[in-house]
Amino acid sequence: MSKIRVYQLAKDLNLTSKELIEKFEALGVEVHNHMSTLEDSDIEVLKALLSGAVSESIEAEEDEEEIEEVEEDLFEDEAEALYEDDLEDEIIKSSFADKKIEKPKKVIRAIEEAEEEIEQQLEGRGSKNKKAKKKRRQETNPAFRPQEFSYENEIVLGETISIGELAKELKKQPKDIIMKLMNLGVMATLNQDIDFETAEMIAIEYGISVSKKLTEEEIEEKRYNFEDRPEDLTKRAPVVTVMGHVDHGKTSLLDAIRNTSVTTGEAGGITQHIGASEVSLKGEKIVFLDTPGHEAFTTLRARGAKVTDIAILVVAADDGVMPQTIEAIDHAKAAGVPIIVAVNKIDKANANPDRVKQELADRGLLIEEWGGDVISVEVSAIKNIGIDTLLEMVLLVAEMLELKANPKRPALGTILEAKVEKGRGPVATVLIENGTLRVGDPVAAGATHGRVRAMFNSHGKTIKQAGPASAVEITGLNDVPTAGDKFYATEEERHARAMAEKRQAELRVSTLRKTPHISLEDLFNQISQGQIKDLNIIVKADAHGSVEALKTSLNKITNEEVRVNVIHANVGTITESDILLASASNAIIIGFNVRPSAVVASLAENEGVELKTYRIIYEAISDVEAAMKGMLAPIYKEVVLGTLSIRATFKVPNVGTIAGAYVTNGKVTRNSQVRLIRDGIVIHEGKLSSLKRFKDDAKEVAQGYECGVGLENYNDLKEGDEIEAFIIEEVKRS
Ligand SMILES: Nc1nc2c(ncn2[C@@H]2O[C@H](COP(=O)(O)OP(=O)(O)OP(=O)(O)O)[C@@H](O)[C@H]2O)c(=O)[nH]1
Repeated sequence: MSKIRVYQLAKDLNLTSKELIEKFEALGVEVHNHMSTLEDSDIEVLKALLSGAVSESIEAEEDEEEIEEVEEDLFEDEAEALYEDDLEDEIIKSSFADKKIEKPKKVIRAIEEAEEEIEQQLEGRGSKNKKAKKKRRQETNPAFRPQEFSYENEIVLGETISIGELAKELKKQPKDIIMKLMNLGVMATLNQDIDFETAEMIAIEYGISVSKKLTEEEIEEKRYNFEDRPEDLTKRAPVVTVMGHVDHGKTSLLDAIRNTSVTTGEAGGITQHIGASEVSLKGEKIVFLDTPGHEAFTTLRARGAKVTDIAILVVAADDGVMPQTIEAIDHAKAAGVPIIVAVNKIDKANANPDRVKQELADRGLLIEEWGGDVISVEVSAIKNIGIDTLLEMVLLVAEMLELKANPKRPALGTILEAKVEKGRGPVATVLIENGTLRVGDPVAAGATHGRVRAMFNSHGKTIKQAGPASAVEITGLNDVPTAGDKFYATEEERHARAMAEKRQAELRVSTLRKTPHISLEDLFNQISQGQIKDLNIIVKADAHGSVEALKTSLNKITNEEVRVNVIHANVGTITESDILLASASNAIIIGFNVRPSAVVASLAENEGVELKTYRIIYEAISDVEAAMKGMLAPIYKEVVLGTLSIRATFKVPNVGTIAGAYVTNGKVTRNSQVRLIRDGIVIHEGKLSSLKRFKDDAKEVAQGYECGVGLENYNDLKEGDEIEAFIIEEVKRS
């Protein structure tokens, strides 16, 4: 075997000896100095590296198809270690495979050493600490780049602070702060605690910005829930839901779509039900949520998860627009999700696609042929007609939506399904909406947490990583999360645990105190605080005429601050789907001559949805109008202001009887209402017509003073009578 020395090779490669030695060292090949001799195999490795083959193979590793299978029971660190094994294997394989040479001995030794080191760590015998481990992961996993959290302002104050401390923080004299507080109507001493909001007001008075100290959990959430920088964003696949009336072919269409993808050979294997499927058309991916129907879609939305980008509305060409077609349209519209119409069953003899289009137009869904912008495709799920065109249209709409995500951040998404499986523990389907999820990542899902032990794609294939817009099944959570729960991958396990614990605490509170949605009673409040600009209403009535009458009249109600939107109106009783839509869209439900079942009523209560039923259309409309003005039939209570005793009476021409009275307790005001009491019996109730002190009109006369009073339309006043003055006050509705 011919021997070549380091300096000779360096010259050939146009490198300095030092540079070459460094490169060999990086490969794990020991080279003492420029005179050292080199093995042929080492030289081959180096040449491969320099020609770019190795770095290419690192990228190839990113391709999930190329990654070898992982044992399911891998534990966190094992998974991590294995990940690295594969990386090294890949480097070696692709460097040598085509060249048909064996792995160089020294490289093998270096790998073995690395393996030993990892094993030692696993057994707890290694000396490497956690920091080293974290560093290693950061090097191998570019997704671990959570945003570093920092406060916006230099001065950070807690929930409460004493005046003395605040003075120190703001570098002001305590007495000045006490003065400023007095101006704000707050009397406080040096050691007294004030809340953050008050402290902030004082700081603002001095022109100083302060931040509120966040809890550790709040900081964690901020670190993982940050906005992406535009330059980090890349195109992502659309997520699609199929909706439509019962038996119009939603399930058949989903099956047809999945089969198309399999037969084109782009994906293989048996489709496993994980709650979502991924299909590809011309190399472009589309994610379909497996549970068809607008209820599933709105259930997720009611839990705060907006996962669908596009809705496919299936309408059977032999049946036309039906009640659930209308519901589906309204649910998609309420969510602001674009609709693509799939006119299905066109293979049927009695298919009438034109009628479908006409009926859709009548419902305000204008397809392109009708001058609108909604795409419609004629398909047959059974005969496999038009499926590719439908998918192309999905990609087209997706392109217009410019869907983007950042694959470099830690994954975040939504739980679509979750269950416990024997031998596997909690198994959850996650829709990764952003970022990249890897085996071994610590994760939080709602109130649960853990580490991704194993991950599968929708074809049931083991994968090690998944990017944005992927539906994957994972194991490794400590418990079963709920569909709709938010999902986060974190840098460290303690971050995930903190997030889950925060969610647990929130759940404990929310089971005690449900956060209600909008109600008529609370409407004016929310309008006044600028919290609401649209009042969403769902109308359900016994007859088509009533639906239309209510819808038209309600849609007309608008004032400067708020506009009424009837987001869904249909004939029939109030259903669970209506409650979910109301919950997801912060709407109230108005029922006319319909009553909800007990189940629906209790769902409404659980979801905090207001459900009002009427038997007179006018009442429904005037209630909404009144609520918007904050004048919803208020509850009043009487407040007694004071009592007067009549000492003398005078007859004044053209005015009537005037009494000279003495305020025995409390007071009387000009706008008081009065009750005339003689011998303990109320003989008259009415308003004051005049209240005077001497000759002058008085606004109010207090206890211990005399005054002249006249009663409106009442003259039977006698010496010794008592007058009770009161006002009617509105009781704040809870
Ligand atoms: N001729 C014909 N029949 C179809 C087509 N698509 C679906 N069907 C039939 O219509 C019926 C209902 O189809 P499904 O796919 O179950 O409809 P669905 O909307 O999922 O029904 P639900 O899940 O009950 O809401 C089945 O008998 C299908 O075989 C089609 O394109 N042509």
